Amino acid sequence: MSEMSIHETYMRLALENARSAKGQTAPNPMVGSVIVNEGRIVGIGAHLKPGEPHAEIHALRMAGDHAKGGTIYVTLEPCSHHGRTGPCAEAVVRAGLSRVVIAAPDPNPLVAGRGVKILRDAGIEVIEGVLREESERLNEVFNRYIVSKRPFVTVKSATTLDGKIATRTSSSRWITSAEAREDVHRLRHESGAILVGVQTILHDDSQLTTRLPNGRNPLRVVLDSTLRIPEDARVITDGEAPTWIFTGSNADPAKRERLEAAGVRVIETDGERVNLEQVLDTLGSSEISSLLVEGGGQVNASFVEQGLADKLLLYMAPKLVGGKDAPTFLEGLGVGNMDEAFELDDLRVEQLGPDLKFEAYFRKG
Ligand SMILES: Nc1c(/N=C/[C@@H](O)[C@H](O)[C@H](O)COP(=O)(O)O)[nH]c(=O)[nH]c1=O
Repeated sequence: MSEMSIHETYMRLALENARSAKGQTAPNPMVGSVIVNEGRIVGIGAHLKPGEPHAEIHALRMAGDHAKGGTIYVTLEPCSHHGRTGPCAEAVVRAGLSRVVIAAPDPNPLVAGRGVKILRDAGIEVIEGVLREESERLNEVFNRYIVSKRPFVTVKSATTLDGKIATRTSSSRWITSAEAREDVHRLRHESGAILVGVQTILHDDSQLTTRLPNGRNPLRVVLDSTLRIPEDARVITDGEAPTWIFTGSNADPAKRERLEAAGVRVIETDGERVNLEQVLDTLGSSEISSLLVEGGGQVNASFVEQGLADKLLLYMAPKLVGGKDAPTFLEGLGVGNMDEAFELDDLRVEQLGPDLKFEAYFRKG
């Protein structure tokens, strides 16, 4: 077995540990670490929650004296700054490791490379870039958020094979299978916030909660420029999760007061329509690093046409409903020429029961 493939074997284990905490480290990245000494794993760790120890610290605690002279694998460059916990690079030096293998550099421009410098200045061998792609894809949310301070936006829709989200009479239950819908609930569990337009609330009285054992409910966000939302909507009355409503300058002040009295946070953005950039800035400043848009066709189109969508998740059922009046998952004005189409990269397809799950990234710029 080559030296590099041994490093990849242990880095894969570190990545599995990082991934195990998906959904609970936000707004921090997911990080995993493995310490190996004389061919034996002596310590394993994962970052589990913001403010708690980083992955390397958990692994070092488990390894104790066995760390000395060993190799530590970590999926993200050890931190060099005094965040909510002490710098990991210094802890690695103190523990007497002789080699550090890193998957991805820290995407935070303020600290990129500093951790590596501390290690190399202490005479420790540093190998970088082992399974870098996998580590950066795992932390696509953090990598975007730490630079833009806005949440990573995933537009999710469930459609028939002819792209409809409901029939012409608005019937939509169910398009996709229980397996696909469960996959969506795992996505909700991992998301900081979930966003719909008021039209979806009017049509489905959506709960927008995560129905999974030990499921975590994301913050619920509704775009409602004139506060049309029914005051008995479940997102207002069920107390299952906080609900924020973003509205426009024409919203009825009396209704706004009643909604706020019901525990809903109402945020007015500039202009009659809801300003999506201000929505993202507000969420980002509240440390929401990932936003799941389950829009409805109009809301999805707003995010896509304004270039604010990062990722598309499309669940397609092997069904056809037809009908020129049946709503699609991307309404709005649409582009005029095919060469203006919104291009997607890195398309991945997988089968979930009878349905197909498409995952792709919006090309920016
Ligand atoms: N109709 C379907 C969906 N429908 C998605 C939205 O239209 C629903 O309002 C929203 O998921 C309801 O939220 P809830 O009350 O929390 O379940 N989404 C899916 O994945 N498959 C479908 O077949």
